[in-house]
Amino acid sequence: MSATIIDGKAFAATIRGKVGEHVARLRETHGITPGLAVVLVGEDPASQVYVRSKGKQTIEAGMNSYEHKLDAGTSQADLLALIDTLNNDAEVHGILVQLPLPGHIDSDLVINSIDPAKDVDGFHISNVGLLGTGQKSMVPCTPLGCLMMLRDHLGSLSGLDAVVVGRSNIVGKPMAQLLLGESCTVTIAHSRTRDLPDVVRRADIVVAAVGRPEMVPGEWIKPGATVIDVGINRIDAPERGTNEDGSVKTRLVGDCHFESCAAVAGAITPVPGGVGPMTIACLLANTVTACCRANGLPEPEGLTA
Ligand SMILES: Nc1nc(=O)c2c([nH]1)NC[C@@H]1CN(c3ccc(C(=O)N[C@@H](CCC(=O)O)C(=O)O)cc3)C=[N+]21
Ligand SMILES: [Mg+2]
Repeated sequence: MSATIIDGKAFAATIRGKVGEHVARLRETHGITPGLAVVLVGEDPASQVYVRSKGKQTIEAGMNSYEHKLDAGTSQADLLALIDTLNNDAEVHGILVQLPLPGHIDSDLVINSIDPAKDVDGFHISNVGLLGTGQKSMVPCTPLGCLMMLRDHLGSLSGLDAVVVGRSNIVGKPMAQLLLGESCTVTIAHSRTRDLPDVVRRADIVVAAVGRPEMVPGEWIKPGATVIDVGINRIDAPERGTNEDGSVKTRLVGDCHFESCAAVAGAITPVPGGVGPMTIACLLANTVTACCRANGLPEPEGLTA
């Protein structure tokens, strides 16, 4: 293995430290405490884990955390009513509606009902349009975290070839916009892309965000490239034995085959401990940013795109 391991877990702790300092200053000089509301519909166990760790880290940074857990059968009208209440609550500076939502709810409608100024996920059409035209916006947390790690590792990204594998609204598309903003030459590849290995092989920067375990092998990576692995896939790990209930143990893997990619890449993010922790740190950062903007205060330095 030759690649530098980009330690997202440590970097995220640094970001959270900066967030905590800003929060303390806001309280001392303005008597303001940023607040983040997280809305979870249904009982998906993985989502519950993420929501819990978001809430815990929000509190640790000195902010207010408001968790709204609604049962899986909650009507769309009731969810929209809650969002309306949060939009009008001056104590709430950020609103996150955990995705995916149950099938009977129109996710686009729900996301677009969030006040864009409080849309700390950056998924509202206004924020998507602002990002696409290079205007100030709320930037989606996962791509923002990826950008922070890339800048930290590479410095300037100007003129580099970047390939984003995956075209989702939550990662692939906003990631491509951010890389374009850094003056990369950007390609968005996806399931219909012809000669995907050759396309990836051109890249100085590879961002893998497809949600398919270990689909990018080391043979696709240009020697020395920087690899950002956004995938968080839980796969069976029979080699680890079984749980008390007899089910097979599992482990987390990314969208890249770590061992073979790390043998070729210049740098790579691990899974776990890479993009995931940065996503939550950027959620906290966006909440502070939203709070500053809402109060007409200067934005926190080093926490925005
Ligand atoms: N509106 C919305 N915004 C989101 O940002 C959002 C969402 N919905 N729905 C679910 C996904 C998933 N997500 C993760 C964040 C952190 C880790 C994370 O910290 N993962 C750890 C490992 C955690 C573990 O052990 O399971 C790591 O990669 O090291 C994972 C997943 C945010 N999401
Ligand atoms: Mg993610």
